[in-house]
Amino acid sequence: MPAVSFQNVSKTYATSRGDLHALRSVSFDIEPGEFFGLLGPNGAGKTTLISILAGLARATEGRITVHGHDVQTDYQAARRQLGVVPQELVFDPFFNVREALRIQSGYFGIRHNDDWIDELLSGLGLADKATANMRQLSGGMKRRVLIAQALVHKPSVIVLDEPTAGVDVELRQTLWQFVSGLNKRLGSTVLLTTHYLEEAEALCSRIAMLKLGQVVALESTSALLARAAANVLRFKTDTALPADIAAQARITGRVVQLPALDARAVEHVLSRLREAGVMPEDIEVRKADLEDVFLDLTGSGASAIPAQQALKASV
Ligand SMILES: Nc1ncnc2c1ncn2[C@@H]1O[C@H](COP(=O)(O)OP(=O)(O)OP(=O)(O)O)[C@@H](O)[C@H]1O
Repeated sequence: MPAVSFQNVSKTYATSRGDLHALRSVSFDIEPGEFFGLLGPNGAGKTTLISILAGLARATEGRITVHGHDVQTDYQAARRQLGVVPQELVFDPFFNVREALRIQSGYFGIRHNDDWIDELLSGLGLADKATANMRQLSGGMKRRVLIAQALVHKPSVIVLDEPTAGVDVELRQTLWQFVSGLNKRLGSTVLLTTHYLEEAEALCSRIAMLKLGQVVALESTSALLARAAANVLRFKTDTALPADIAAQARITGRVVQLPALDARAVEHVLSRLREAGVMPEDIEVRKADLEDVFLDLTGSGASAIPAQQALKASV
């Protein structure tokens, strides 16, 4: 039985400008013990999908189950299996850290949870903050407490929605070490959404990519990476590119990036540039990464092309 099963999930918002289809028949399963990445550009529908999974919003159509429990009709059982780390900092200012975690355990009917609470506190770098009042904690420390709260009932499925957005490097490392440990040691299933594609590449064994509410890729991370051209040629220039080169390029300001299978492809591009009188600077060849695949599949790099350069390039 899958840990999480999304079955033809659609969500339509009625807006003043008509219906907005935030999710269109999204279907995929996450198997127990997987470290799964859900990626997509802004507005793709990731948060909507996770809100429905967590019981915070209702699907217009379709259903989601967690270890076989429907998140709508069997909410309590589904919720018991889920640990959802929210994006926003919401906390109760009246308690200290340990109290907050004990109260959260109580919500799930768990008593005598201090051994696990101690493990969470030390694993998340909060051991010396156990008696600190929530009000006194810095933003980064509050975020750690939120993560601990989400895990206090030892959920079998951990859901992390942009957990490292605006978070310092130290917390990112602590969080990944701890969550990877739970994934390996306890076999916890992890569903992660992130904008940091290098994190997804390093952590996730399988990835779904959403674009405008639809699944555009669902593959192992290694299969996704294999889709990319082996290498990327990167250089800077102020000169307009010939149209055939511009058509394949990802252009951000002065920086041009082009897929290049091998050394011959690199030579071909450089000779085309020479013929066209383009002077490339700071030339480098790097291995393609998940970001290249992501931009190819979601097309979210197109807006980065300055109008003037794109216009010149098409002449
Ligand atoms: N309550 C709402 N009412 C109307 N439209 C909404 C509502 N919530 C989300 N949307 C729209 O649904 C679409 C999907 O939004 P969602 O927040 O799920 O995307 P996302 O992939 O999480 O984006 P981001 O990476 O920016 O968080 C967007 O077009 C968004 O504007």
